Amino acid sequence: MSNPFVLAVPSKGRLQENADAFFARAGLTLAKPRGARDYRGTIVSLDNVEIAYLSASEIAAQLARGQIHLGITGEDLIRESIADADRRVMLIESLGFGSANVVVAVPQAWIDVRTMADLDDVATSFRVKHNRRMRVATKYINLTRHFFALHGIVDYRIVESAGATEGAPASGAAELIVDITTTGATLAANGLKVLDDGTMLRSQANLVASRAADWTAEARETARVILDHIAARARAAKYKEVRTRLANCDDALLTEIHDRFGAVAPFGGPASSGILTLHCPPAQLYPLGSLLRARGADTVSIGSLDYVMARDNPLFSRLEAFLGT
Ligand SMILES: Nc1ncnc2c1ncn2[C@@H]1O[C@H](COP(=O)(O)OP(=O)(O)OP(=O)(O)O)[C@@H](O)[C@H]1O
Ligand SMILES: O=P(O)(O)OC[C@H]1O[C@H](OP(=O)(O)OP(=O)(O)O)[C@H](O)[C@@H]1O
Ligand SMILES: [Mg+2]
Repeated sequence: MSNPFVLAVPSKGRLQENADAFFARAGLTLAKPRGARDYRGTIVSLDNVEIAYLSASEIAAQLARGQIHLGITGEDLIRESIADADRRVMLIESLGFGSANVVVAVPQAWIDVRTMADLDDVATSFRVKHNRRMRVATKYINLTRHFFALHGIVDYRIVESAGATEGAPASGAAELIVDITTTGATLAANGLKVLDDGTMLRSQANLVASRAADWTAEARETARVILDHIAARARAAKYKEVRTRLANCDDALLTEIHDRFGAVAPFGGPASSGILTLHCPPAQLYPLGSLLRARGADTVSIGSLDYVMARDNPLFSRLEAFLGT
């Protein structure tokens, strides 16, 4: 039998629960046949798929090496740990959870330092005054080098920090930090502030594909099926289903509905009964319903969609384009 298709899912930390829920919503049930402590799992109803439960940072590393086909991890870890990331992996889709920013933060006491340009001035005068370079504590070494270079800052030195980075300025281990933040509570508790133009990356959890993985025809087919589930769910989440009966509905009305509200008629114009089904973005439901009533509808019903399976699968198309043939 050929090697299994491997999909990696965060095993712990803040991405884990959301990742499990994400697959469940897509109709893919993850199972751990040998119990909760097992780090290998399966997808119920999909043969030859192995789920690898790994830490978010290990998922980024294994994607780079081609040890897994697909994985869920933070964009921050992809950008930090994979040189030439856009060539070696593809971010197929942002998943709407695990949002966090990688930021440059300095002590609040530095009241005159608000921007990266101010920081450049501080760096230069720090070196002159203390005869050593200003220290930046971080685990985002590559992102920091890139971002500081972009802002022309050269008078600094990175102090690698494995944890509790926000404590570095107070403890005297560094002058400032680069770290990830969501609510800002940890920064504030440590007397730090983010520079106005100091956000280097807006990260969130992504579904990521590895170019170096063993993409046999069978593996591609498995990816297609997985991405089909995800795309069907994603499309369903973008719309509500609107149903009504219209005596007079022509192409001009459907065009108007599309142009004004972004609503589509997935099954075409009304059936002979006059029943019309539309898919409409949630924010436009009320204006669409109002227009339909103005055009003669007595009743407009609106319901949620679980899955919408369309002929095209944009996620798989993107993957195919990335992998080539
Ligand atoms: N407030 C946040 N702080 C840190 N990471 C966050 C935050 N919000 C989202 N994330 C995302 O979660 C990823 C993993 O963070 P998390 O702390 O959950 O894992 P971890 O178990 O600490 O992983 P590791 O052991 O590899 O450090 C981050 O790289 C980032 O993409
Ligand atoms: O902006 P906030 O909402 O305060 O969140 C940011 C903090 O959360 C993370 O640490 P985590 O709790 O994951 O601990 P870790 O450093 O051990 O991973 C991160 O490293 C920050 O310290
Ligand atoms: Mg963490």
